[in-house]
Amino acid sequence: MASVFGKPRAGSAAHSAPLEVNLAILGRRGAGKSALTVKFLTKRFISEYDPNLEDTYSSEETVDHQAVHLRVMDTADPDTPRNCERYLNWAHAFLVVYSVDSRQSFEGSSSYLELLALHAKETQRGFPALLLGNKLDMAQYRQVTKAEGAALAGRFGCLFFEVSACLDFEHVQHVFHEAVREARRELEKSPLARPLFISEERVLPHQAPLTARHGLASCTFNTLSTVSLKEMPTVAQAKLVTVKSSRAQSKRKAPTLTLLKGFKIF
Ligand SMILES: Nc1nc2c(ncn2[C@@H]2O[C@H](COP(=O)(O)OP(=O)(O)OP(=O)(O)O)[C@@H](O)[C@H]2O)c(=O)[nH]1
Repeated sequence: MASVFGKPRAGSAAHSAPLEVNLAILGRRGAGKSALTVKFLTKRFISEYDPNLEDTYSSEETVDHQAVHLRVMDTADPDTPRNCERYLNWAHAFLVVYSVDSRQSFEGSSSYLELLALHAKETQRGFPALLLGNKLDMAQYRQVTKAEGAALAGRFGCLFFEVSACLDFEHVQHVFHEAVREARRELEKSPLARPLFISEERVLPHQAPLTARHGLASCTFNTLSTVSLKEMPTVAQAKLVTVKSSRAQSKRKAPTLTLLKGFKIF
């Protein structure tokens, strides 16, 4: 591993800038993108929230002894990939989520992997993606076998995990950290490869929408060299609100619980 991403030398870690990694969570509605994101950020399973919320959260992580400033975009495409360049041009790596109890969501994840493969081809860059079969706790209602998930991941050359947002935190954390490792490997290959900008949605006259060319419903696609760029908005770090659970309220010195805005406690 190159020194820039390797284990920090003694005494250097405290002063070196953290690695910046942007991670986008993609998938059909209801696959569990938000639940996984919130599990990772808060160690909690949250069952309800506004499905139209799309937010980017940031978290300071340590991965393989290296400080990482991780930004997680919990996307909210209505049904199919839409206005994709907001994440295609932003993320260093992608988590593509389906639910093991939904064949429809599995088919949706395939569309996202195709989209990423096309984007990689068009930009001639690698875009690490991890395929996640979520809701493993619902395995008795499986509509997608583990072998099918592994086969789809194999077809696109990505890592594959089955997880559950309501089971152990460590497994969910491991998956997010694997995504960081994949992004780091890609950044090592070409440190300047990822743009720091988000593009505005715009279909260029000389470039047909990706969807029109490849059958994806409504995702327009531009490469960095052709879009009008605007600086990436500051990542919202003030998404945390403090609430008190009934358990916390019942104890005299109970700690308050910090939850993400827009989410209700399970
Ligand atoms: N049993 C179980 N339910 C889950 C799990 N993950 C999410 N859910 C539930 O599945 C539903 C959808 O989860 P969300 O996290 O809202 O899914 P999403 O992909 O973010 O959906 P959109 O925001 O609509 O795109 C919610 O009712 C969650 O409580 C899981 O691992 N196990």
